Amino acid sequence: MLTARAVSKAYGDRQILTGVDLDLAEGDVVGLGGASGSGKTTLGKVLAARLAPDHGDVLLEGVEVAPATPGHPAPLQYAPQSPELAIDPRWPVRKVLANGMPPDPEVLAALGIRNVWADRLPMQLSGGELARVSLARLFHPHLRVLICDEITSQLDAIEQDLLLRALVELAARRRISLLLISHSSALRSRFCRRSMVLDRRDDSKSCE
Ligand SMILES: Nc1ncnc2c1ncn2[C@@H]1O[C@H](COP(=O)(O)OP(=O)(O)OP(=O)(O)O)[C@@H](O)[C@H]1O
Repeated sequence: MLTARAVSKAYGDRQILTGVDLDLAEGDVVGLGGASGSGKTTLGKVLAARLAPDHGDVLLEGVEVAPATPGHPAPLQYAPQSPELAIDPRWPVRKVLANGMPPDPEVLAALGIRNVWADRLPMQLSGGELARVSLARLFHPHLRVLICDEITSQLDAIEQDLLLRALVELAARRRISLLLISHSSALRSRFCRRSMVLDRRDDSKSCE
C-alpha cells in the first residue's frame, strides 16, 4: 500500500532522516515513535508529500504520493498534532465536516460527532471534540492511508483511549492503513501491530 524507500531529509546542515524505509500494508496499523526532535513529524510530512525528501521515494500503490489539496479527496491524508492549525476558526463544525463533500454518517457515528456541535465554531469545542471533528473531516470513500501525528497528545487518558479505539475500529472496517505517530510506547503497543522508532542520537531507526 504505502512504501517509503531510503528517505533522507535535512534542515540546512542538520540531518534529520537518513535512509528510512517503511512499509504499510492495506489495513495495517503501524506506530512511529522516537524522542522529541527525532523526526517523527518530519517523516510523517514527507510520507504525506507535505515536505519533499532530499533523497528517496514514497509510493502509494506504486505511484508517487502527490500533495493533498484542500477539499480534494486524496487517498492519503495527514492529521496534524494541533487540529486548530488545520481548521479555519471562522467555519462552523458543519462546514468543517463537509470539506468538499457530504459527511459520511457512519464516520460521524463511529467518531462520536454530535449534531449539537454543527453550528459551533472550532473554539467552542473541547480538545477531544475538536480532535474528533478534525479526524472525521479527513474520511472519504477513497481514503486508503491516514497518518495521525500525535492526534491525542492534548487529551486525557480516557478520551485518548476512546478516540483511538474508535479510529482503529473504523479504519479496520474500511481496510484503511493507519500510521500512528506517538512518543508513547504504551500507546503504540496498545493500538499498533508493530512500531518503527526513530533514534535522535545517530539518525538511524530501529524496530520494536
Ligand atoms: N522547518 C524546519 N526547519 C528547521 N528545523 C526544523 C524544521 N522543522 C523541524 N525542525 C527540527 O527538526 C527536528 C525534528 O523535528 P520533528 O518535528 O520532525 O521532530 P518530532 O520527533 O516530531 O518531535 P516532537 O516529538 O517534539 O514533535 C527538530 O530538532 C526540529 O527543531
